Amino acid sequence: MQFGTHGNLEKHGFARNRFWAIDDNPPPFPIGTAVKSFADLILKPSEEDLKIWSHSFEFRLRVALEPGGDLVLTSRIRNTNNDGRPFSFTFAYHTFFSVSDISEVRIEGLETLDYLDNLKGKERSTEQGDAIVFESEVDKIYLDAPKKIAIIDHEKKRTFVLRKDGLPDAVLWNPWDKKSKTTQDFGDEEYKHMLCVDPAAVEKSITLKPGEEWKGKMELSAVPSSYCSGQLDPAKVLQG
Ligand SMILES: O=P(O)(O)OC[C@H]1O[C@@H](O)[C@H](O)[C@@H](O)[C@@H]1O
Repeated sequence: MQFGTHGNLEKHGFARNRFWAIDDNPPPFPIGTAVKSFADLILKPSEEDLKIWSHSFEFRLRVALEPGGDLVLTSRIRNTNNDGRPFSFTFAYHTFFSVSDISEVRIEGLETLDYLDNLKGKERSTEQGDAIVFESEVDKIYLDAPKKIAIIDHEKKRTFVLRKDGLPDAVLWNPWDKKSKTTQDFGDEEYKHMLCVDPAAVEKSITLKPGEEWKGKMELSAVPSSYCSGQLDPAKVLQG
């Protein structure tokens, strides 16, 4: 329950490194009637976790596949402290998109936004110019990003459409060549075929009082796109 180094815990917090359990009896969950395939997972703190982060919580994740193949991830985090203490956290869904070639990819939806640059000590700047393309390492947190972001893979003629809810920010990350070489579990050349666009809540942490629950959702579809430079109307991708 922490994005990157935006908090006092280990990088990206501990929830991603724990074994989650199947949640056989989750509290009622509003669900689209089309969704028939899903799994409910739950994470509660262990004694060891409580030594690192002294709060009691229930973190539920529903992983759902829609009939058309869309993936829907819904997280619910509840403060179960019984001593009246609130807690705060930051959050991100750390996606890894497979792309043909990073130099053939552009992102639409983040242009002109303010961002924090992790490569410049979280300095705040404003994105300039047209859609975002990649020519070097990037590690930025776009603030108050729209609910819909398109990742257009020119060569594969495929567009990933990412929809987010309850998650105001969006992280963009590609380590490029030098950082790939020093990153564990990451091949030297793998940066050419991947990109992270993470729905996130980073700038403003989320605070829950005991008994309160937060919900954050991301939906992902892959759609064919016949994008050729200048032919795609960004409005269609972003509003369709
Ligand atoms: O290698 P990790 O710990 O999964 O993190 C990878 C990257 O994740 C990104 O989300 C962060 O913005 C980067 O700063 C970080 O390097």
